[in-house]
Amino acid sequence: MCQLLELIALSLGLPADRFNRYLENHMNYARINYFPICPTPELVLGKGAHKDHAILTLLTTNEVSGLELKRKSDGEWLRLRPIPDSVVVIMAGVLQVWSNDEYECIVHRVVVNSENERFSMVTVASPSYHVMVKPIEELVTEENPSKFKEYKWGDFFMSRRVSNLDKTKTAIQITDFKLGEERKPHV
Ligand SMILES: O=C(O)CCC(=O)C(=O)O
Ligand SMILES: [Fe+2]
Repeated sequence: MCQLLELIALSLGLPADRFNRYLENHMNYARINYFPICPTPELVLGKGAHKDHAILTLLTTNEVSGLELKRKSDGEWLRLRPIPDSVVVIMAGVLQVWSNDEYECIVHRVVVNSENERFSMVTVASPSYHVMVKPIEELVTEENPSKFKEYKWGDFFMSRRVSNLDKTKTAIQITDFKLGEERKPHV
């Protein structure tokens, strides 16, 4: 996780350790999702459309497909083919804000199927609780002004914890901190 963050910092033209200051006593957590076999997969979703909100999500599965990514240009859902022994890396909301929209977190969902059960293990890196999340100063210029208001990660996290993912229309999301934009319904 730390090495990935170093590479991402370098890709933005920042020193490799630029994000370290936001990670003191920070929290990584893991979650295991179980998607049972479903006799009517066309009627249900394993996990509805959403964006991840922390820094990075690392995802491994039992190599049963199901993860779909929403292509921004036309809104089409694209199914990710599982690659054995690989890890899927999802850039999440905090990275979108830190990079001032250079990176964008992708809308994704999980579909189920009638043949195979599916497991996924998700490891999430979050900033330290007290961190105020805002675009990295070096990436903000007169030509590229800050696109987000700052927010405290801990408050954001707690607010999402108490909302149910199935009711994300009301849950807080990073676009709520986008400057010059009205609050839009989720995704
Ligand atoms: O199971 C998957 O492939 C993705 C799960 C997911 O998006 C999540 O837990 O946030
Ligand atoms: Fe996700």
